[in-house]
Amino acid sequence: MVLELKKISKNFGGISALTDVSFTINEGEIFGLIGPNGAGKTTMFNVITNMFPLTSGEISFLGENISGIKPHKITDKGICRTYQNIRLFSQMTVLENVLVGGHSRSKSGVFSSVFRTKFQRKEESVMLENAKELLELVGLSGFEDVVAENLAYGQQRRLEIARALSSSPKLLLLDEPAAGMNETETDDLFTLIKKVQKRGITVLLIEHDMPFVMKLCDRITVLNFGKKLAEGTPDEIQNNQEVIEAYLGTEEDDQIA
Ligand SMILES: Nc1ncnc2c1ncn2[C@@H]1O[C@H](COP(=O)(O)OP(=O)(O)OP(=O)(O)O)[C@@H](O)[C@H]1O
Repeated sequence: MVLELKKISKNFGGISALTDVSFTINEGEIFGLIGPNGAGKTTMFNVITNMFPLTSGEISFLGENISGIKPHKITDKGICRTYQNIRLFSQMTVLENVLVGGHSRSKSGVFSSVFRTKFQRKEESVMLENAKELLELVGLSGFEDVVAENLAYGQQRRLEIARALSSSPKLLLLDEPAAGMNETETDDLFTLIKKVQKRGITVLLIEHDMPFVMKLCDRITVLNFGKKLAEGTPDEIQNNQEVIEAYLGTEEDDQIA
């Protein structure tokens, strides 16, 4: 088991964004978190990464209770995420964006940084190789020196994934990775996420594009008004009456069946 969420609740003042939500994610799964707008999906990402403290509950990652530990320590342990809105360093090059992500894994201390020891030079060259390999994985080889803001939208989204992967996560959280993508970009994203899974990285994603979610995910949890409504395989979810009802009357691209 990679991630275990036990009775997670999160209140914002009087608003219960999450109430007693429990689910587990197995190693190597692509796991979908879906639900109508305001259901609590992004809040779940924010509590997993401890950007917001839990109100109650417990989060275990690879058997260790990580509830309450600092966000950067959670990254060090192997959980990385992307955001609903693109958060790249828009003025930096593609390669620099990936290298910045990898630096959180750097072991060089102040001494070796100042004197550029052999160890640090070796570490830099490994990071450079790693960054280039990740750019190849996401289909951005040859774009290393392009300034990030000059990339097409779908490429920027894939660069974000490369950056998240640069700190070698065991669990990757993707917040609406297909948002705003055209059909070709969505197809490329599907292939990329499958490749990430093949590398042994577990994926938890929030997504509104239902055909995409149903094709991609091994299992899915549905949230509605901060509570877990259902959990199962894409087939089970698409045929669940409560889920169908929760989605009726939402935006067209959000329709489940
Ligand atoms: N920082 C915050 N302060 C106060 N309320 C918040 C905060 N973040 C989220 N909420 C509230 O928590 C509830 C769940 O929001 P959340 O963004 O997690 O939903 P979501 O499922 O990700 O929605 P969407 O699909 O629209 O992104 C909403 O009622 C929202 O207004």
